[in-house]
Amino acid sequence: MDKAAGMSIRKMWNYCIFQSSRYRGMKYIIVLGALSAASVSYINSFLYAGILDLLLTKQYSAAKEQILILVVTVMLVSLTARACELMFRHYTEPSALETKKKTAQKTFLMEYEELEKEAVIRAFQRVRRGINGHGGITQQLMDMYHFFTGMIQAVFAAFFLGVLLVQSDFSKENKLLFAVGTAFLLLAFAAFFQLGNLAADRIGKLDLEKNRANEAGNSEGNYLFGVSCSDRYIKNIWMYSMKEYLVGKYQKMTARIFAKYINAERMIGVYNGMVMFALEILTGFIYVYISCKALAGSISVGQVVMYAGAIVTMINAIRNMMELKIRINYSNEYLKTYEEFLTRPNMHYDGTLPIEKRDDGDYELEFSHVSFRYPGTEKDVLSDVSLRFKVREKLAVVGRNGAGKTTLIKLLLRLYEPTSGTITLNGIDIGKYDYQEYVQIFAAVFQDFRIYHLPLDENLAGSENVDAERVKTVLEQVGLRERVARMKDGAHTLLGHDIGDGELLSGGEEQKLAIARALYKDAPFVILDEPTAALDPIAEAEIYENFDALVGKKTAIYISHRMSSCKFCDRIIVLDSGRFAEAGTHETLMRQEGIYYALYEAQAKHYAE
Ligand SMILES: Nc1ncnc2c1ncn2[C@@H]1O[C@H](COP(=O)(O)OP(=O)(O)OP(=O)(O)O)[C@@H](O)[C@H]1O
Repeated sequence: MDKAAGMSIRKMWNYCIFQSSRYRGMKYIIVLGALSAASVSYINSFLYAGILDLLLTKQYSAAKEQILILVVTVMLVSLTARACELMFRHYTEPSALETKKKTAQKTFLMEYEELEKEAVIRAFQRVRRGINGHGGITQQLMDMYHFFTGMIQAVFAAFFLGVLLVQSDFSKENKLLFAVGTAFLLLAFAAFFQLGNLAADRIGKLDLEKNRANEAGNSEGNYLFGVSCSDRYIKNIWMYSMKEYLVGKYQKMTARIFAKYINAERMIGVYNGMVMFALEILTGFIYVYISCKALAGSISVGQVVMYAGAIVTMINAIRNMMELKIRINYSNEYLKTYEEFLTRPNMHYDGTLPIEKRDDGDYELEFSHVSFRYPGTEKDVLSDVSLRFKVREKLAVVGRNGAGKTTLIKLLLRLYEPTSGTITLNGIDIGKYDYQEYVQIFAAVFQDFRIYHLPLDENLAGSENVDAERVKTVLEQVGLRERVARMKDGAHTLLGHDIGDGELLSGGEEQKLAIARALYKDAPFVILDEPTAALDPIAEAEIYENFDALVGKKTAIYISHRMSSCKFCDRIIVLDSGRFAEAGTHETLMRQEGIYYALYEAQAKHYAE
């Protein structure tokens, strides 16, 4: 086997076998299973040869004994092989689950900015494909198991052929002939392995090319397929008659990939054919060699049968190993990404300080000369922003699209680090706090909030431990109590269709639920980024009217394009192209007739008209 294949197998071993400490004993199962599976046919050939020789020399009672030994040995070894394979198969499923679990856990440890990068999104897709694709981890592990068996079978075959070569009981006349024949056989073996190596190398490279082409196609293909089959897109596709467009795109993509793919496949076929042809020639030569040895009386009839059996086993083992090696290399391409993914840096700016627990919610946050630009971009999204969040204040942040409002929140929640300047909590840089503790003081309703297709109450609690009373209170506060009471399992009703026949909520109901989730958390800071965009005017008015009651004594940061809804806030700040432009109450800002005034008037005039 070439070096690359050896590496691949070793990596596969590392990725899959030793992932879970609970399964460390599995390596002994693999070795025992592979040894017994590989040896069974040789044991059969070996003992059968002896029996044949005994029968030919009419030693019937010895032959009977040998037959008994053959039956018992083959049965025991076969049973061992089967038991080991079953035990290994039993292990593959938990190993696949372990891989998924580690991948999911890793995403929780990485920096948020990493998760938004195209390269990471791509890596994540490849990891998912590696875990699920090509028969999944389960099949990949079985391939590896059978590859080990093949390797041991090949080693046994080499041993048998070695014995065949050194068995010599020749007369003087044919000694030279057999010496030449043996040398030729050894040369033929060396040439075959050279050719096999070369072909395996080429096939490996072609396979890689094929995988890359496949991968690019898979990303596009999966996306187009996902869009075409998703209930979230189908309305738009029908409405804008996009069926032909999407199918056409899919066809073009498959034609492009297929052209690359088929070329590589053709060449792989040529190399495989060459190796198989060489193998057939070599096999034929070994048969001739065995026959000559038999004719020269150097080996018995039984041994002819034994060697012939060994050759058949060897040919099958080599064929299987070649096929498995190609499949393993294919899987490894993805598993390599999995390893790279797991070794990606974790959040590097996590501090260790605990957050002081305060019943009075007296936490003070301050931005001092904060500037920020997204990684890999040229322009600051926030420039020199200084801002203090006063305790229990209701603060509105307004500004045009792209002004940097959401980015401000992302920095506050430590999803990104400021490029310059500092953000402090009670005078200490927020980066110094333990992240898990830090996020406990915030409850946020994001602009792109997500409701999980899980039970409603667990959506609110973020856990299976639900406080039923608190669920009731927050549902009442956001006006969802009656709607939930009508659901078949009340607050514990499953939502959505992704994992079962759950209840479907309207966009506005989902948004109310997202607000309820923030209230359930009962954190000292509430952040609401466009929290009422999907609500009907009455529901929206109710939320605003109850805002004080909803938010209570908490500090609230509120982002909205509905200018009238900012009126109830204690202070409004205006961001303009990432800069802190204006600050004040609704009345003072209106008097200034600046950006806020312009935004407000632009919206209000349609109502006035
Ligand atoms: N992950 C990102 N990478 C690069 N640029 C980004 C990223 N996220 C946002 N931006 C850019 O940063 C700018 C500010 O975006 P942000 O979402 O903070 O604006 P916003 O004021 O909340 O806008 P809107 O009112 O439309 O929600 C935009 O120009 C946006 O394109």
